[in-house]
Amino acid sequence: MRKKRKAEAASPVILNENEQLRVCDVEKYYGAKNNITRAVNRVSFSVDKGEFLGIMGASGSGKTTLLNMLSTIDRVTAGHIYYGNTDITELDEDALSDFRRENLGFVFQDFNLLDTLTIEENIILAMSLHGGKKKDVDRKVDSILKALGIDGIRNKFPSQVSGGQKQRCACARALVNDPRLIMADEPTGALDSKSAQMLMATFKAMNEQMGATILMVTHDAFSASYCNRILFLKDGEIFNELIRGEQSRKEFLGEILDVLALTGGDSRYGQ
Ligand SMILES: Nc1ncnc2c1ncn2[C@@H]1O[C@H](COP(=O)(O)OP(=O)(O)OP(=O)(O)O)[C@@H](O)[C@H]1O
Repeated sequence: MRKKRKAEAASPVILNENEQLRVCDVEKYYGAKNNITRAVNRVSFSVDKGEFLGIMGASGSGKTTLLNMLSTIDRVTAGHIYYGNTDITELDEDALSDFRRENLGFVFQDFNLLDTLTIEENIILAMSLHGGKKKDVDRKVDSILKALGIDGIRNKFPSQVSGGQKQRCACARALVNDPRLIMADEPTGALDSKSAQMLMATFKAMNEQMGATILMVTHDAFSASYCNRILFLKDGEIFNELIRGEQSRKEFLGEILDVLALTGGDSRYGQ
């Protein structure tokens, strides 16, 4: 029995053509001996290329811990995370930071924009970290600003625009380097409902028209209803999965609210 386990562990994992990411039996424990918190407990799932996946769950269910491991910010206690044929749990710190820069884009609740730079400069900064000719950078930034509807505010500073516009700038910044995966952690958390709606329309366009694969952690049922699929975490484990399929967004929202009612998740914004 022990021999068989070893052989399984050693066999190379090859993702199928449509898979962007595979999470295998990932665990994260905090604390020691008598005081262990199992923040994430044997979680496995895949994300396909072009998917818009939501992760929901009550406070403390392990969403941020999971996202931090997927985004290479935190290490797993056990398990493996494959992007293509790269197992990121095996990379050292330098390789991890290269991987993060080359493959991932981030959108956080609090925008993370630099206040002393204009909207356009904030986006250019993210690109210049990767190098590239000025002409190509300008063309790319121009097309993304237009696609996300923030072309008209390109010369303003973050303090001069709304929260929703700031967040669309953060989306542009996440998109400019054509990441394999965009990770969003409560992207609508600081927005009013109208801005949240506009931001989710932006995510939808990024996903459907620009082909971005998106993984979004959210408390908010309304935001989650824009996803193709949702994983629900409870006590660090996946306890339910919803697939939107052919349902309308409103029908999907109804299903999400039903699951949240079972888990005690936050459905304040589920309008
Ligand atoms: N650094 C840490 N040290 C010890 N325990 C931690 C640490 N970070 C998180 N935890 C615990 O792990 C569990 C999962 O936390 P996590 O922040 O991932 O949940 P969450 O679903 O993102 O919650 P929220 O929605 O409130 O942000 C919780 O019980 C939390 O207290």
